Amino acid sequence: MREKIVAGNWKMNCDLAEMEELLGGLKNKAESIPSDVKLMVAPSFTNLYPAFQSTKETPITVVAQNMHQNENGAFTGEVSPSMLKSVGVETVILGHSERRSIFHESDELLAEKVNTALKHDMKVIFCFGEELKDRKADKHFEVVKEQLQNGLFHIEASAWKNIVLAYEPVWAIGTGETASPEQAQEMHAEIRKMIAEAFNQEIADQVAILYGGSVKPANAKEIFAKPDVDGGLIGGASLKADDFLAIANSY
Ligand SMILES: O=C(CO)COP(=O)(O)O
Repeated sequence: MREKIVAGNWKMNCDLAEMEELLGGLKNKAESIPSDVKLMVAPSFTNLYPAFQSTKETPITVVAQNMHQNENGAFTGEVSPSMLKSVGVETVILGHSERRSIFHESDELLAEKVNTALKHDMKVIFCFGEELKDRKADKHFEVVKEQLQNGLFHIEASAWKNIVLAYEPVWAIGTGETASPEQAQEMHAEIRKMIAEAFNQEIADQVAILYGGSVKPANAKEIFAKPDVDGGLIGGASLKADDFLAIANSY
């Protein structure tokens, strides 16, 4: 049985008070979520510690949106894996398309970040996905394969237990345009094939693959119903407790 995960990527939203309010709304009703669905939230760095403290007795897992590839040192403005772990954070999102495009994070850099996270025994939610021009040119499988091969497929087979994948087509992020459930299923099945070829079928069958890009209460059910979709990475709709819970309850 694969893990089912519904994760909220809060991006650069919510000051401390706003986050406490959002978390309050989630904590009140978190018990209503099916027990086999793991609920995760990714607040900003400044909110990680209060979020961790406030969710200790709840089923909510707090994860980071990014981290630096080095352990410590002269890297002004950056946050290391041990800093994350020291405030209770054991999972990190790496390779989000906004990190790739706005902050120029390359596959090579992401490969380093993945190594550092695994070395620290952290879980990684590894994001990737094609741009609209790639899909229009019918290159979406190729682009995704390259992102996976260059950023992730160098890991040891035994490290896959710490990996969750998040397929987020760039053209569907924050645009209101969702990949159809069929498009998500088609890509997720293809990703499993890529993993089976590069590693083995067992790993391919075990890894959770989340879909991200304009998931909302109105479309979550259809997307989550697809056999190779194991949950979602939710942006905008995770900023409202009721919407986020409705998505988590769509399983
Ligand atoms: O980027 C996303 C999650 O990481 C998706 O964002 P939206 O749900 O706002 O499209």
